[in-house]
Amino acid sequence: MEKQSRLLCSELCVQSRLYEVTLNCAILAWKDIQIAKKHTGRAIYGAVKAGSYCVPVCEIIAVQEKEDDSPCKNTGKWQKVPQSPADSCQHAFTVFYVERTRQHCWWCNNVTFHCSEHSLCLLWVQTIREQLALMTNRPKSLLVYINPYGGKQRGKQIYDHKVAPIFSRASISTDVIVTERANHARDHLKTEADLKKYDGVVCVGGDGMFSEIMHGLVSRMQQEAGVDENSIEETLMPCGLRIGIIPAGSTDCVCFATVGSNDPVTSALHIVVGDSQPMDICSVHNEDRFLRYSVSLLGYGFYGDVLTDSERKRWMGPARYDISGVKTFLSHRYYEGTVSFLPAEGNLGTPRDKMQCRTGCSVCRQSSSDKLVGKNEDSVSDAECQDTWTVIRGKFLAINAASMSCACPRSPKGLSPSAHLADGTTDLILVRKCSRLDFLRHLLRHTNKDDQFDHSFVEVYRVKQFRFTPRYQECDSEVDLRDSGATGKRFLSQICREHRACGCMPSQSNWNCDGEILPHTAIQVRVHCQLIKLFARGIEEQQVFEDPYTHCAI
Ligand SMILES: CCCCCCCCCCCCC/C=C/[C@@H](O)[C@H](COP(=O)(O)O)NC(=O)CCCCCCCCCCCCCCC
Ligand SMILES: Nc1ncnc2c1ncn2[C@@H]1O[C@H](COP(=O)(O)OP(=O)(O)O)[C@@H](O)[C@H]1O
Ligand SMILES: [Ca+2]
Repeated sequence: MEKQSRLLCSELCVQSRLYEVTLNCAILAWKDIQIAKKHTGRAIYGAVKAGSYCVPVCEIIAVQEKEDDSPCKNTGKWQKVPQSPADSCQHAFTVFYVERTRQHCWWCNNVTFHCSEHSLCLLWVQTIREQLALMTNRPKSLLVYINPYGGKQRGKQIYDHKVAPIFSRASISTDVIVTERANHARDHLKTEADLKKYDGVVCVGGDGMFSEIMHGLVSRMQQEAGVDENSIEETLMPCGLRIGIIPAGSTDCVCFATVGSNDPVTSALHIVVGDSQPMDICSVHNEDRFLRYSVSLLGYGFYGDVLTDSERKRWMGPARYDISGVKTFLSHRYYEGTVSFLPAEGNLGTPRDKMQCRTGCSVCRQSSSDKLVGKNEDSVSDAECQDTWTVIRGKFLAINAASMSCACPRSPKGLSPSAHLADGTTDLILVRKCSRLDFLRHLLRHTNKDDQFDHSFVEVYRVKQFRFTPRYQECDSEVDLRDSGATGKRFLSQICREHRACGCMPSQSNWNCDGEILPHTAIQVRVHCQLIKLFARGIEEQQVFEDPYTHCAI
């Protein structure tokens, strides 16, 4: 702290005690003068900073002059001859700042400093505001979309009571749209919204709502840049506007995996301080048709069936996933097909390396610099990399691609605990046909510390692209390849249909794409490195030791 030059240093009162308050461009600190004097020359192990507090300037939310409610004035003490320094402090200002609580949650704390001179009070307010104004990464104007029907249908309430007061405290202006139908936000962003007016877009809802916002922004960006989304070979244009997520949904996995909690106040504070977390996006195609983008889970088999069943139970709220989960588990269906993938190369780690993606992740940083020099652009044509594709055929209970950990309250470490938010890869998890008991063991490991990949029937690969073809589609394409004519094709398709009808062969599942059901089962997927940015910083490492007095890591 000594290295930073001081901007201000004054003796001010906090709750009738005198503090030495200092401000430099990085830190606001206040030290109880009496305690400091008492401890001079004595080394008190573990409490060297007793009575000292500090807040990084980048975590100050706002500063406000406080008028006419000084404790001295309220008690009438101002009429007497001042007995202590505190008695003469009639002017005050309040600093609102981020304080960390448990489990990566933040809340907005405040401290009020009293001064004897109004001019001194103004000087402090003005200087702190000048420092805040230097933080150009902070948003000033936001476009907010609220899904009133997400999760427990509390989106509007959460926004009005917990988030709007924080934005207004931080002088952020907002335009708020409460959606009236599914895809309202997506369509508005894609075609109508005047995006130049805003520094970011905020979505209040669950993963489905986030997906709408992301689709609206990404598609708008491609339209404006003349990029054809239907071509899987195209390099997509990254989005400039950051997205903030206020969790008010059923799974809230994107929020949980990028912030570390599903607490609306924490998310609002990450938006206010202007955090930025780049994130990968998968494009999903069927032949030459663009279907959707995915940021978290693309799941066929188990998670596809859970979602399909749960859509009929939307009225149950978040519990629908548990009910459908048990039902799907008991039905124990497996699906046949072929998965082909292009493995990730370079220093991108492996899904089992226990190198979890955390704030400032070195793997993601490396991918970012590789992206800048065009090193990880994998727009390789099929012909060029034909022999590097790995092909796996089999019977699967689940095929999951996790582009991020997919940590959520149901599974705090997620589907792939070591997946990275912004490394340009997705972790492809193949769960082959196994007994119910083994599958249950595998599922249970998502909720405890055991390794869910440590089973003979589970394989996991870090990939940049993959394809899936279900068995029945293979029948059709084999016929095409053999060019056996329309009669042969009809004959084989009929066999497939008949087998499906008599139940002797399992039918097809659906793809769960971030909580939406895809209309096709044969898909091609490609990861696009760091295509969007969120108002988040990834999950912070837990502080090893937090000073109980300053609440700063020492
Ligand atoms: C035995 C306990 C097993 C617990 C296994 C939990 C694994 C959970 C991994 C969740 C990954 C979530 C990835 C994110 C998906 C979301 O995009 C997406 C949409 O979210 P939104 O509604 O907020 O818009 N959400 C989902 O697709 C929901 C997936 C939730 C799956 C829950 C599965 C519960 C399984 C329970 C099995 C119980 C077996 C018990 C046998 C006696
Ligand atoms: N006003 C609305 N009416 C109905 N559906 C909506 C509305 N706004 C958004 N949606 C849709 O609701 C779905 C679920 O939203 P989400 O916020 O993700 O909640 P949940 O996590 O409970 O699924 C999304 O697919 C979204 O497109
Ligand atoms: Ca990734």
